[in-house]
Amino acid sequence: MAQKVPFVQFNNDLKFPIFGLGTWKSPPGEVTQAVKNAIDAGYRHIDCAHVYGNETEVGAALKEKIQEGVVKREDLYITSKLWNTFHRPDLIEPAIKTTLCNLGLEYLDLYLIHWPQAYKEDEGLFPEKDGKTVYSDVDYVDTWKGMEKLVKKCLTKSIGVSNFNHEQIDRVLAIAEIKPVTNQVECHPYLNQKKLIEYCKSKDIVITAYSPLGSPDRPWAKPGDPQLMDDPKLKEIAQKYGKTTAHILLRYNVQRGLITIPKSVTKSRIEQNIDIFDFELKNEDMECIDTFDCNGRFCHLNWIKDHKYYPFNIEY
Ligand SMILES: NC(=O)C1=CN([C@@H]2O[C@H](COP(=O)(O)OP(=O)(O)OC[C@H]3O[C@@H](n4cnc5c(N)ncnc54)[C@H](OP(=O)(O)O)[C@@H]3O)[C@@H](O)[C@H]2O)C=CC1
Ligand SMILES: CC(=O)C(C)=O
Repeated sequence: MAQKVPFVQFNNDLKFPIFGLGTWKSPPGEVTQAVKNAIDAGYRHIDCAHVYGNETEVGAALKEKIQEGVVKREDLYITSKLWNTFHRPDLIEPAIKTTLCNLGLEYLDLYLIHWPQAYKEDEGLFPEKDGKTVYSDVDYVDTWKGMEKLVKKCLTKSIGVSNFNHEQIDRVLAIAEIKPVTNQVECHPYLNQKKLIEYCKSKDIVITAYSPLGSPDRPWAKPGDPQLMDDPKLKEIAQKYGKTTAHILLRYNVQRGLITIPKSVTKSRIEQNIDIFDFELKNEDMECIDTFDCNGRFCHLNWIKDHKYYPFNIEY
């Protein structure tokens, strides 16, 4: 049976499902079926990005489910993200139009600046020289002004940021006519983002938690790296509740009021992951999980840490 997912309210009064499906690394040949399975299971929020290289295949699933009458467009909440090579103001509208065309949609529900740091334009998605990413010095504050135009043109309902630290959000807020509704960042027990969450809450910005299961399939994972889902302390808590470790990880984020977007292309896991709205973690267990924080960032992109806008060189 399809699960019902609660909504959060954004600072622009629009509502958004607190739970969605991630699509990074979902192979184009598998993502259409994954999104269809997700919609059948009750997912209405799909997290996409141009750089994931699979928006056309995600769009095929949306089209099919709308045509079948399973959902209407207005029941779906689709996020995409502006990639780092398109930060220059004249490239922003063409970028969202490419994404809309790939997804087969007339508007997005949410469009995010994917990262604060820009890369050199016009040389592919990952411009490189001598094995090193080539940067652009476009300031994300100028990019934000371009994002606001997309709302005015009804190309997206809401706009937000991703991977921004609190100083970068402050700079955006200082010039914003339209405030970011969310900051999408990595968040799970090893990196619980307590300070960034408090800061964003004080500005009425909701956190979206990515890699909530520890992103075991990230391309730069090495043998011997910590595996969040294998943590014995989390396994023990899961056993106590008669749930899986994935359930505990996802419930932990949702219970903190964070929008949470696990990725899976496996039908049984897609169904399992959304099944977290019929139990609550006790306060003592939430507090115990809080203590697992160890600044354990899986998606660090530390090979670009010399970029002037690399976000993770300060505490939060
Ligand atoms: N804004 C940004 O910069 C970023 C955004 N994101 C977004 O967040 C989403 C989620 O993060 P992601 O890094 O993909 O990683 P997740 O933490 O969601 O982990 C995904 C992995 O966990 C596996 N998995 C899923 N469910 C279960 C389960 N119940 N039991 C065991 N294994 C499971 C998946 O396998 P399988 O698919 O084989 O089932 C996959 O290998 C991304 O897909 C993307 O949409 C992520 C990183 C950065
Ligand atoms: C997964 C993702 O969104 C990255 C690495 O930018």
